[in-house]
Amino acid sequence: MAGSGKSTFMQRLTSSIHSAKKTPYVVNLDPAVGKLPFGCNIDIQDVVNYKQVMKQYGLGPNGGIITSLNLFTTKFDQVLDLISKRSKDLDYVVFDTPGQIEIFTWSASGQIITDTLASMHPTVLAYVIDTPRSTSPATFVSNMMYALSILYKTKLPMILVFNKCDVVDAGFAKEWMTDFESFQAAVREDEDSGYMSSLVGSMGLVLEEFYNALKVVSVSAVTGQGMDEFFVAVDEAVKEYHTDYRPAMEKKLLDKKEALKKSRDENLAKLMNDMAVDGGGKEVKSGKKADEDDFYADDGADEDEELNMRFEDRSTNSRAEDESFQRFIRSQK
Ligand SMILES: Nc1nc2c(ncn2[C@@H]2O[C@H](COP(=O)(O)OP(=O)(O)OP(=O)(O)O)[C@@H](O)[C@H]2O)c(=O)[nH]1
Repeated sequence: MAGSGKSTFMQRLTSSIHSAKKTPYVVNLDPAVGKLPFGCNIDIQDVVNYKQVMKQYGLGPNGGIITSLNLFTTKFDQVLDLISKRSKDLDYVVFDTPGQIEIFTWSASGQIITDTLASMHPTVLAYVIDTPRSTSPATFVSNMMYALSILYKTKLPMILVFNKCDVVDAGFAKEWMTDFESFQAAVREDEDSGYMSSLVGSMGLVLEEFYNALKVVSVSAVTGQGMDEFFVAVDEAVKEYHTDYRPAMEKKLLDKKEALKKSRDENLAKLMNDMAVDGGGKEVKSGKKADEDDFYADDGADEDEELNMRFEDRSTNSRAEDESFQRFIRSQK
């Protein structure tokens, strides 16, 4: 959500990593952020000029962000090279995404970036929530649905970061996520939900299973409260990446490879069948085996010697081609 404290959290995150005498590497992927409140190793703003992109392509703010991200993604292999080169000295690589998170999660470039990262390194998502602005059940459920859509899209381990807990403690949220009755009671009491209360209540029920897949921490990006808890959650999420995400991704790749091989074999078999490579004559469309004469000669043509010779030539050439093609197909099997 806008103003939930993402930039402040990034600032807190990098300073906490430094305080623990560890080394972060920070990448900013928000082309429209302007001046960053935290130190940054790679900044998309150094590569693409968001305002210029908007002007040049006649785009609005969101189109400008997508196009800037697309342009940056074409250089993303260089970012990965830099990270790989430094990986021995690094403990964490932290990416800040555009504030309009849907632009990132639902754009092709956002998916390329997350998929590529997740195929190379343990990758964990932190979803920052504005706790004081989520105390109404309807806003809370909307926020959870949003997080769910990101989880569904990326299928990566996710940590829900309830920020601003110096203002409002996130205890209520944790309770709603673990005790359905308490959430239902809050929905009944909430006047804002109005006629939507039964939908909000049902949503709470649907989301129960989703909550089990999440790690929840409450932090204050301003005071630093809860950051230790956050790093414990990151370690757990990294384990989850190795036990769940990685094997699932490898299985998916294997399945894809096998499906490709199966379809190639089927096509090859079909082709072999069509060509009747089992040693007999050629298969004609009607399904009956035929001599070459069936293809190249017809009753009337028998009388035309010249034409017959031409057909014979074609027939011999064609057989030689077929044999050579069959040899090629066998060598491919
Ligand atoms: N009290 C309190 N205020 C916070 C906390 N985190 C952020 N804020 C304040 O919330 C406001 C928004 O913080 P940002 O870090 O700019 O939020 P953002 O999500 O990056 O904002 P956008 O990029 O505009 O979407 C600022 O006034 C911050 O000082 C927190 O933990 N506690």
